[in-house]
Amino acid sequence: MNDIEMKNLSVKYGTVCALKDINLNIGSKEFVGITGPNGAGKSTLLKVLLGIIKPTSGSIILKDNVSIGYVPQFTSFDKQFPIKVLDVILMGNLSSKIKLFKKYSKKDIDRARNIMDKLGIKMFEHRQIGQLSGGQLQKVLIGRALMTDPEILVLDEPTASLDFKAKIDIYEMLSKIKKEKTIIIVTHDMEEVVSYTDRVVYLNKGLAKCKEGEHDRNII
Ligand SMILES: Nc1ncnc2c1ncn2[C@@H]1O[C@H](COP(=O)(O)OP(=O)(O)OP(=O)(O)O)[C@@H](O)[C@H]1O
Repeated sequence: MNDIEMKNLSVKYGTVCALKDINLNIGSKEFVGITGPNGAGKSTLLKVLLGIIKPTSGSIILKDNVSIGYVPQFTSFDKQFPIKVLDVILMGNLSSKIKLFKKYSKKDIDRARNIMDKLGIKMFEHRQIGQLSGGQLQKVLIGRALMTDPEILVLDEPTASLDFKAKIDIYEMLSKIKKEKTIIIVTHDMEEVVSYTDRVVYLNKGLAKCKEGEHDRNII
């Protein structure tokens, strides 16, 4: 079975039809880019995937026992928060029953270090996140999402506001991760998404209405 199967999936916010009749299957270890203009429904699609909102109609089925790691936009992360890189990565381990003042286990710390090593950010282990560049912080957030070893990695515009070199660095990193995981990336980087992913899903907007009297509709 595919990792994700969406069938005739629609989402409405009141009278706004954000997604209409989306049919999309994503296979295991596929690297899929989701792109489209502002307001096309990309964030809505991510929210459905993450289980934050339910489809108004249609269905989304995830393969049994697959888990999803989510990487938010680094620009939405408070860089002034006084926390070190290693601690941010450890925070991704939701399976740990963290009690107040309880230390992380050696196993967790080893795993975090191993991830940092793989992502090329081990040298920043003790650095405060406020002292990282945007690209470095993005890698830390990817590391945090990998802590639970999810089958699927979902990234929301991971390269927004990064320069060309940092952007390519992230795509090269994702190409390596793709050997082990399914990756879904929402992005406006048309050129890179075509070069690096297996498939690009283009969400369009405003071509028709869900129903007479309603607003936008997306095509895929
Ligand atoms: N909570 C909400 N209530 C009402 N309408 C919403 C809500 N969230 C999103 N929308 C509308 O749904 C449509 C799709 O929005 P969405 O944020 O999914 O698009 P997007 O492709 O992610 O846009 P962007 O590229 O600007 O982030 C838009 O018309 C938006 O105004």
